[in-house]
Amino acid sequence: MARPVSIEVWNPNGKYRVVSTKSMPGTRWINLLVQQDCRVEICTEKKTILSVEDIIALIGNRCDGVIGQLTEDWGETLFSALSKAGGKAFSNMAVGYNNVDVNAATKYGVAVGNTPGVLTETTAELAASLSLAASRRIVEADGFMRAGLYDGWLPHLFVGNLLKGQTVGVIGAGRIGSAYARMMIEGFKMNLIYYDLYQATRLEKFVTAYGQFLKASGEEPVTWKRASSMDEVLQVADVISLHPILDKTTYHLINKERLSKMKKEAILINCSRGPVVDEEALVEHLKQNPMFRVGLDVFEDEPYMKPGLADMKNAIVVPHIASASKWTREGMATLAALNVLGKIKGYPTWSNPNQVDAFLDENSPPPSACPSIVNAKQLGLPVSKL
Ligand SMILES: NC(=O)C1=CN([C@@H]2O[C@H](COP(=O)(O)OP(=O)(O)OC[C@H]3O[C@@H](n4cnc5c(N)ncnc54)[C@H](O)[C@@H]3O)[C@@H](O)[C@H]2O)C=CC1
Ligand SMILES: O=C(O)C(=O)CO
Repeated sequence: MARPVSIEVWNPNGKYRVVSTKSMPGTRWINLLVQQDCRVEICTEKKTILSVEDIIALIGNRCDGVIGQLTEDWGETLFSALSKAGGKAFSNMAVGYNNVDVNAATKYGVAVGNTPGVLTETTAELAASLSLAASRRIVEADGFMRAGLYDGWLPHLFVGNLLKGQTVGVIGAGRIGSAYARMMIEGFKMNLIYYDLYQATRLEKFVTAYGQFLKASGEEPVTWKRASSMDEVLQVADVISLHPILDKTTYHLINKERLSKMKKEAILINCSRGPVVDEEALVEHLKQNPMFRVGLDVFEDEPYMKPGLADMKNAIVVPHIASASKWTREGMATLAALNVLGKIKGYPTWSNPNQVDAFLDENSPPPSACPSIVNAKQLGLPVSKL
């Protein structure tokens, strides 16, 4: 028998039982569920990452839907348990869902939600922060000050790279990659080269228009190029930021061979998923190329770092905080809860999961729809006409 897992309960007499595997920021998500007759159970276990067994215990014998986290392994075992308990809905509190076996969920008739859009700008801002911190060696310089080593201005002290006029390379120019590109282009007047399976038309139009604006103001215009291969981006760009989804096509996209194609003084940023980079090869590359710098929000074996990474002065490492702004995290919780609620209530799916603002407006009730269900088509769910 599974051991009991500690929980906190809201609206004990609610008709539908919804479980959240973690406490999530804000209260709007709880209020929305409670107002719609849900009993909400929030896991209060101290351990950070729940095991499959812990989650099975939380699901119990009757459960209508679960809100889960990107650290959890949502595969055959959990979807089978959820389906047996009568559950029809699961939502990750994340846009990425590489921790979810969507085919298994579909097999058991469970809808899988995610939370796009609300974290686009916040995540892009962290990628931009890491780009700046790496180019201007901010973390190294901060450590130097705190160690009491500063004894006066020197011409060579912590000299870094100027971004203006350099080339920013984006791999995966979707929502976050495009938002990051705009920040670096508009903020620092960098030129763009990008690689994606699809054309980023809106981004291209933005760079063209911004280039024309700069030219009309007597400044050097910015330029863009859609690369025909990823290697072209690696060879040309001074700062490269990774924003693809994680799947079998992007696993170890950056490996030893590809690292060797980058400029010796390039900067690599990863705010996507750790396994997109072969982290062992990266540590070796950082050792061999002291002027190469990296900014990492995600790690191959999270929460661990590969041996040697923590010792590298040319690496900046932060603990998967790219989406960690209050507005975004509360919004993610709201979207995840509304995905689960919408499926329980039999609502249709929202027609444009890239445009979810209507669900986030605190001053008006959310639309009667599921904001984003990734297997909606496979499950034959109707699309909202709102
Ligand atoms: N570090 C963090 O806290 C966060 C990480 N993420 C990660 O960022 C990812 C992207 O999020 P969004 O921009 O919202 O998704 P998105 O779906 O809008 O963008 C992903 C882009 O990657 C492209 N892509 C897919 N396979 C590719 C390949 N083999 N080569 C090049 N491009 C490829 C797609 O065509 C798409 O344009 C998420 O899946 C998630 O894993 C997202 C939010 C926060
Ligand atoms: O939404 C995601 O995919 C995350 O990584 C959360 O920050």
